[in-house]
Amino acid sequence: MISNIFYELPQKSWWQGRIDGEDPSLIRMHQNVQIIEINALKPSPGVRKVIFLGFASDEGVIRNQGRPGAATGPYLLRKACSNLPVHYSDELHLLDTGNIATINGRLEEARKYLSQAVSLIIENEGFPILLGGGHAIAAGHYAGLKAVLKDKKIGIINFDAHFDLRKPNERGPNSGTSFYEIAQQCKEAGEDFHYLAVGIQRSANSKGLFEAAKNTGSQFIPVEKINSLDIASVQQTIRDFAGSVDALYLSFDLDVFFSAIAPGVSAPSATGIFYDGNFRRMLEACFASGKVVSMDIAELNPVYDLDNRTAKLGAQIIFDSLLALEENL
Ligand SMILES: N=CN[C@@H](CCC(=O)O)C(=O)O
Ligand SMILES: [Mn+2]
Ligand SMILES: [Mn+2]
Repeated sequence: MISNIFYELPQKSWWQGRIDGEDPSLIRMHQNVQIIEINALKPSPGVRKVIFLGFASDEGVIRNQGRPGAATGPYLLRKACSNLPVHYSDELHLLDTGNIATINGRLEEARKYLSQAVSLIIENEGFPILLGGGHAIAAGHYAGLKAVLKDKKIGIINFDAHFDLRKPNERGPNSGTSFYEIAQQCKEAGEDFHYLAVGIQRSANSKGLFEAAKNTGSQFIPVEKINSLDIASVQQTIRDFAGSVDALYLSFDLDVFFSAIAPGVSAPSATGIFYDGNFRRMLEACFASGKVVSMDIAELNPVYDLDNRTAKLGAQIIFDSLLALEENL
């Protein structure tokens, strides 16, 4: 049961947009998303429930010396999704279960409730789409998956300019520590750490972080490889990684994209990947495995966004993921 100051009930007002009619051929996502309190979730045989949950927090970004603003990301992502036309079939049911927020900088507690909420979604056979919020979301997200999928090998594919393999410091965990924390938990449990970072930039990670990647057995695909003509080998790396695990958790840090198309992030990059055919091929390679169990969109910072283009990019990832999910059900 999640009922405390960290939990914000979902609001119909978060899902508003253009109305062309009520006919199924005319509807948009805001007409199709059901609002439900997280504790009221139940399994519903015969349908695939896709469940939105926000993480309204930029505390990890602040602790990581980043620019504040990501706490309002979940609201802007919903707004950007609202007008998307419904192309998925009625086999997919979309539900919004509200937000977990950090209150007075209490990130550790917020992440604990986030992981409980993710566990509830998985126990009720839902597919979580978490809406960030800073990338501290990932450690909470993973903990919630692991609590339910105990014996499964969970692989993480993180689309990110950064490794996020920093050690927590005296201020605790932050937006750059999630995957280090997960690696440590795997080590303590005597399990392998399955982590593939996609879109890594040499200019955005210190030598020490490349060392941390090596020491934790992480794999990575550099940005140059994705922007080259060799996307087939990138797809193969993703397929091989997916083949080595039982379940996949996809994390999309929007700073993986070139800042001209994604200005609204906590740490923008001078270079990066594009939302082009190569990105779609990577997405397809993930979903074609049939193993994707969960995803999140992280690091949207609406304060720095222009024309909501970064929020719309996040919404586009959700749109394409829903179609890919349905194709591979
Ligand atoms: N979420 C991660 N953020 C990056 C920030 C890098 C920067 O501020 O330049 C990191 O920790 O590496
Ligand atoms: Mn990043
Ligand atoms: Mn990140």
